[in-house]
Amino acid sequence: MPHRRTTFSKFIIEDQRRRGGPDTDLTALLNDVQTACKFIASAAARGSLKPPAGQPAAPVPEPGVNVHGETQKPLDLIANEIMLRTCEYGGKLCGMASEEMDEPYRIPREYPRGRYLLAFDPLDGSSNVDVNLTVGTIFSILRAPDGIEEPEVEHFLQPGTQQVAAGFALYGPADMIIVTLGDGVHGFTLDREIGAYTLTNPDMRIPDHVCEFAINSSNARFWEPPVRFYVEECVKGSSGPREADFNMRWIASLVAEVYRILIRGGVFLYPRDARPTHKPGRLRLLYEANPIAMLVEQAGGAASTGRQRILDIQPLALHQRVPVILGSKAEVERLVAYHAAYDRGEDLSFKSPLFGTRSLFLAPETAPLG
Ligand SMILES: O=P(O)(O)OC[C@H]1O[C@](O)(COP(=O)(O)O)[C@@H](O)[C@@H]1O
Ligand SMILES: [Mg+2]
Ligand SMILES: [Mg+2]
Repeated sequence: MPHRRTTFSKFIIEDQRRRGGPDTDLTALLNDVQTACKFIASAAARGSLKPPAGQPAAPVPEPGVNVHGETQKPLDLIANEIMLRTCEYGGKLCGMASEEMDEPYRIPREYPRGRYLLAFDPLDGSSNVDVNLTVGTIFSILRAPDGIEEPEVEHFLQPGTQQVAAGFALYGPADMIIVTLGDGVHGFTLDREIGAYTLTNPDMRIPDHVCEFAINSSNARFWEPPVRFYVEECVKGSSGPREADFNMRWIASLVAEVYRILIRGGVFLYPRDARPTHKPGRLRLLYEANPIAMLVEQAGGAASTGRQRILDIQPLALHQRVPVILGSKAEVERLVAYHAAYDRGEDLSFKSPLFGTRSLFLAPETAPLG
């Protein structure tokens, strides 16, 4: 019965009603975000926007280098533009912040101001655009401090625990939105025939059973010892201390990795490493780590830097980077315990069968990072 299907809009209202009544501003804002995601899904479906041989290129924004020093792709800029244009006029926002903009975006004077702030990564995993793999959009909604007229950087510097809602869209074989308003995680799939996201994955829970880990192992030589040790354990499989075989995955698209973890369990790591550029981590706190951490925790998982719960971090800068370890709770806790042991300088090889036959922590080649 198609008309009995629950649309994103209906779900958002009912979800809030269960908890004391809908906030019409938040509902309208989330509806604008889902509209933007449909536009981006449509743009992403055109691939890397390269024209067929012999045909002129469609006009696209001129890519440059963003505040992180990364080369922007046309679709990064198109997705950014779509988010701005779709969410700026509804009167629910006080300002926006994006991976692709150095400073907070001010709502044009002709539009009314609202009481929310929106931080987003318009296109996550954008290195995958050229090779036609899953990419997405990540968003985080915060309350604007009372009485502010224009958004300043400091207004966005709120710990992830303050998020009102968070989610991501996936542009892949199926286009989806995964969202939390602080009471569970729910997945919606875009039905192109009716042009609506409909509820397909209510109450998503990260399975405890873990047989997959995701990390960019080309960085292995830069990892800290606890991460190196964890991965070594996994790779040893059923003949190692874990007594189980693991698969390794790396899509280079956070949204796709997190969706897999929501469905199948496992752990994702983009840890701190020895490179000066990666010591604070690779992923950005406000519009990548925080919204994803909120989703993961709401789905029964955990998200940590290895040393601190991500949602507890007090942000210091708009584009701050953090180490990210997230997924099935027991696995994240194991990694946190390894970091703690390493920081205490402990040689756990004698205390725990998990630590194998030699001390990784005290080996000369694994001295603490400076
Ligand atoms: O290039 P690497 O080291 O594989 O990093 C991949 C990671 O970088 C990201 O692509 C960063 O996101 P952006 O594409 O938004 O910059 C994540 O999605 C992904 O987890
Ligand atoms: Mg990203
Ligand atoms: Mg991006």
